[in-house]
Amino acid sequence: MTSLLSVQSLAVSYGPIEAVRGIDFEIKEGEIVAFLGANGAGKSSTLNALVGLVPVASGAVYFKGKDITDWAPELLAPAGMTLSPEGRRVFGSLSVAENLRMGAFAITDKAAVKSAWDRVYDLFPILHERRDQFAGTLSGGQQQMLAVGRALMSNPKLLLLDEPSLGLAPKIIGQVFELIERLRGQGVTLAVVEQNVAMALEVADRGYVFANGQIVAAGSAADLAQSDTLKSAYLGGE
Ligand SMILES: Nc1ncnc2c1ncn2[C@@H]1O[C@H](COP(=O)(O)OP(=O)(O)OP(=O)(O)O)[C@@H](O)[C@H]1O
Repeated sequence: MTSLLSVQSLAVSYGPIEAVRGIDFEIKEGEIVAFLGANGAGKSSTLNALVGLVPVASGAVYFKGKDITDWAPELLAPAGMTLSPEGRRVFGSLSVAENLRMGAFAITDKAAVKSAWDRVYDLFPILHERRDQFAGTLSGGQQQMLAVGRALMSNPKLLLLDEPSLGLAPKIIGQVFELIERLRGQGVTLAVVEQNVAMALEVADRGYVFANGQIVAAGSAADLAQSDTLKSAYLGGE
């Protein structure tokens, strides 16, 4: 498998706070990769830096072999990488269809937008039913579907999901993980930040464990499930 994303010595800072301290990792085409670790370990900062939502302090990011360090989100989506951010962040006073349309902002061809809508509505029939409704009136689970659907509208090669199961009922969480597998079946490569470690490791091929802005363990999902480093990362021990 070839490397779709390659990250070298990535660092992210917020003023004096070093949120990510020089990490290296790669994501190969067709993989599902889990980013694990306690709150504040630097996982969201990493994803946000990859898509240009926070600045890269130092290091380099290569996507499909091209140096995309510091590219703006509006360039990265058409290039094939999108993020479904933590906390859903849908536009409550826009309709479901309008929210989705924003994810395809770079697509001007009407037929291409229509087929992107169709694909998302096929994955999430409830969004089709509610397409004219304000997004703010959707349930938490439906807003999560909408956030993922919006990220899919640009037809990404690499989809980054930040805590897709956060705040969802257990039954819905299972659907999120089924969706992740289904997307992989459609040729999407996925990186997933997840607090639900057991389920993340069930669906992922590999994982990286973050602690204090560094990657403290990496390996196959099966190996990480047995890892003491993973356990101590959640206890804040690393
Ligand atoms: N916008 C910001 N301004 C200042 N500090 C920030 C900001 N965002 C994150 N941080 C800090 O950077 C560090 C890493 O946070 P980050 O959100 O990347 O971790 P995380 O592993 O994704 O955790 P979480 O699951 O809580 O999002 C933390 O110390 C956090 O407080």
